[in-house]
This record gives sequence, C-alpha cells and structure tokens, in this order.
Amino acid sequence: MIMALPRAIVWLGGCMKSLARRPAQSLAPWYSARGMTSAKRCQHTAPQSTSCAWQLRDDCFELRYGGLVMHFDYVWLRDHCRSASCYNAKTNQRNLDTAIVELAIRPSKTRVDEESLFLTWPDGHVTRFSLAWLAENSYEGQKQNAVQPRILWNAEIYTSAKVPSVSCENFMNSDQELKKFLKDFLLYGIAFVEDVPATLEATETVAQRVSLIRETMYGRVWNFTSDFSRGDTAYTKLALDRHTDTSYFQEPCGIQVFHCLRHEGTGGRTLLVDGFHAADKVFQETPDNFDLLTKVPIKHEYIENVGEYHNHMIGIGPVLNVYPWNNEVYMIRYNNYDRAVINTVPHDVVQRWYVAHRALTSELRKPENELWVKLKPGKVLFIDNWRVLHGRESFTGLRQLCGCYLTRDDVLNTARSLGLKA
Ligand SMILES: C[N+](C)(C)CCCC[C@H](N)C(=O)O
Ligand SMILES: O=C(O)CCC(=O)C(=O)O
Ligand SMILES: [Fe+2]
Repeated sequence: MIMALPRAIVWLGGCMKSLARRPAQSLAPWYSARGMTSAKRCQHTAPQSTSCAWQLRDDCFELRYGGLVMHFDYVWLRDHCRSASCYNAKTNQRNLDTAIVELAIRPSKTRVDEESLFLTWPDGHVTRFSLAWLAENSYEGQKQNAVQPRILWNAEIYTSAKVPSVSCENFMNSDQELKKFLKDFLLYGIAFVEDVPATLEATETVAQRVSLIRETMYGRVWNFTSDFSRGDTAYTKLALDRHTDTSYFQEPCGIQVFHCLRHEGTGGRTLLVDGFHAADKVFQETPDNFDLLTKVPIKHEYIENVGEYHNHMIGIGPVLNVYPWNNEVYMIRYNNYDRAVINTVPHDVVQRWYVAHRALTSELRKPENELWVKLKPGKVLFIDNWRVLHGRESFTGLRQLCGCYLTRDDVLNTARSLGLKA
C-alpha cells in the first residue's frame, strides 16, 4: 500500500537533500569530529567476491554489500556482538558491559564468507554478524530507508484522497480495520472513527483500543464546555487559531482525541492544518528559516490559578524538532497563545527567529492548507499532536466536547504490533 503512493507527495526525507547540498561543517559537530574523511587505508583487503568486499581500515571496518558502502567502528562492532554471552536474545537486551571494552580495540582475526562476518577479538572471543543484519543496522542503511512514510497534505490533497472513516464496530472488533485506521493515521496525522455512541464512556473505549490514555492536569477523559471552569481560552466560546496542545510540557502529548457530544448553536467548526507540510514548504523555500526553527529553543508555559486549580507547566524546545542524522521533522511545537518569554537567545538571533516564525506562520495560514470539519456526535477525531495543528471557529450555544490525550509510545507500539512502520 505504502509503496504504491505517488512519490511526489510522500515525505521521503526531502530534508536529506539539504545534507548533500550543505558543507559538512554545517552539520552536527559529531559528524566531522569522527574524522571520517581522513582515514588511511590498511592492507588487509579481502578477496573480491561479486556480492561483497571488505577492508580493515585504521579507523573502521569497511564493508561493501547489497549496493551499500558501510563503515563500522571497531568498538561498535564489539559492543553489538550478538553472541549468547554478550546479548540475551530472549529479552533483546545487552549483557555485555560496554565499559570494559578497550576503546582502541581491533579484531585480531577477520573472516568474511557469503553470509557472515567473523571477528576474533584479542581475548579470543568470537563475534559473528550476518551481513544482512549489518546492512540493516548500519548508518548508511538507516539513512536510506529510515524516514517515516507520510503524505503531506493541504485541504485539496486530503479531501481528494477520500480517506475512509472506520465504523466503531469494525474498529473495535477487527484488527485489520484497526490496522487500516492506524496506517491512515500515520500517513496523514488525522483519522476518524464513526458511529460511536455520544458518551464519554464510549469515547474512552475507542481511545483505549489504540493506546493508553495520558492523564494530565485536565483529567483523564475530559468533557468540557464554555464555562471558563479552567484558566484557558479553550473553555470559552472564542475562536482559537491553529496550534498544538500542551506545548508547555517537556514532552507534548502525542495524540489528541476529540468527540463533540453536543452542539446546539452556530459555528464551532474544527480547523486542521498539516504542520509538516508547512515545515516542508519553509524548508524548500527558505532553508535558513527552517534551520533556525530547528535550533532556537523556545519556552511555552501554562500558568493557571482558577478555583482549586494551581498549575505551572514549562516546556522548552525548538518549534521544529528534527532527527540530527537526516533532518527529518518529527515534532512541531506551535502555540502562539502559550509561547512564553523568549530569553534563550541574543537579540540578533531573536530578530531572525521572528522572520523564520513568520515564514512558517504564513504557510500555516494559507487558506489552501486549512481543512475545516464540523465535529458531530458519533464522529471521533484522532489528531497527531506532534504534527497536525488544530483550531476552532467561535461558536454560539451549548457545545460539549469530550476527549483525551494518548501516550504516543503506546499508539506507535500498537501500530508496530500490527506490522506497520512507526
Ligand atoms: C483539551 N483540553 C480542553 C483538555 C485542554 C485544552 C488545553 C489548552 C491549552 N491552551 C493548550 O493548547 O495546551
Ligand atoms: O473547542 C475545540 O474545538 C478545541 C479547543 C482546543 O483547542 C482544545 O481543547 O485543545
Ligand atoms: Fe487545543
């Protein structure tokens, strides 16, 4: 399914291209500190076979296999030994005490056959790796295929994809249906379950089919209306511009679930915007803006003193969080309401940061990127809060929204257990 998607709109690490274009110095310092480019070659070259070739370089073991040229540090090779004494295959845990490995260790004997690499270490211990395992676990191999398959969308792309909603019954009873739901959720960052009874309990049951519920100071499963019972604009009838929730947590909640149990009035539509699509546009149009948004630490804060509630939450991190090895965005933290005082960078960087933030905001606000939906009783919406921003139109009348946050690790765990890449 995933392979069959049109390539142009699948997020396959567009950002990786930037690594090729930029000088190595602009990458994370560990990249050049390793001295990977200045290695001298050693004499021990194995007889060339059609399928693989290898050499012991001074600073690493070089392996050509399956179309890849891979480099393995010697300590890494000793540390990753999968022999029974070094690694417990039942628990998938390391037994080896890495701290006792000589950091300048080199194998005293090396042999490669069709399928395996055999290393004998100075103390006589033998490590065997299958070449396929090495290819799969190498840095070079990771760079090729580690990016999460995603479809970056605007309103048109999402609407014309006609992503089906799953019915509550199928969702609850069929693992295949759950898998389809999660596959779409991972691709788009949003997904719907329909025909759910309009109750808090049913919403909770649906949420628990996917994950553990992440309890916060708002409660476990919440049911809120415009009564200003809490010190936050969400508890009013006012419009809310696009944002991600709990940006003031060190780890913002991974998923948000919404179920509108009741609305007798006008307005109140939900706005959804793909933050990764916007980030990608900024990256393509002004890479320096993208870069700054990945680097400048920004503080978000929740200060509440209403009735019994006294909360002070602080979360710090860049607006765009990227993996350092391939620049893939994995989380956007964007909430202009909850953004706190900026005091983590000097004024000239602040000036440039506002420019970058404006570029991202302009992208997020383009009407073509806005997906508007009216949540109705029965229709439960799951939002990837690390990717898709939500907002709402102002409204009149009684409107009751229930839902919860989910533990991201457990959503991904469920997806992986069903055989999805997550
Ligand atoms: C969803 N629920 C009503 C419980 C909480 C709303 C939290 C709103 C907060 N400003 C934020 O963006 O995190
Ligand atoms: O009222 C809504 O539709 C959503 C409000 C909101 O942003 C939230 O509860 O996180
Ligand atoms: Fe929100």
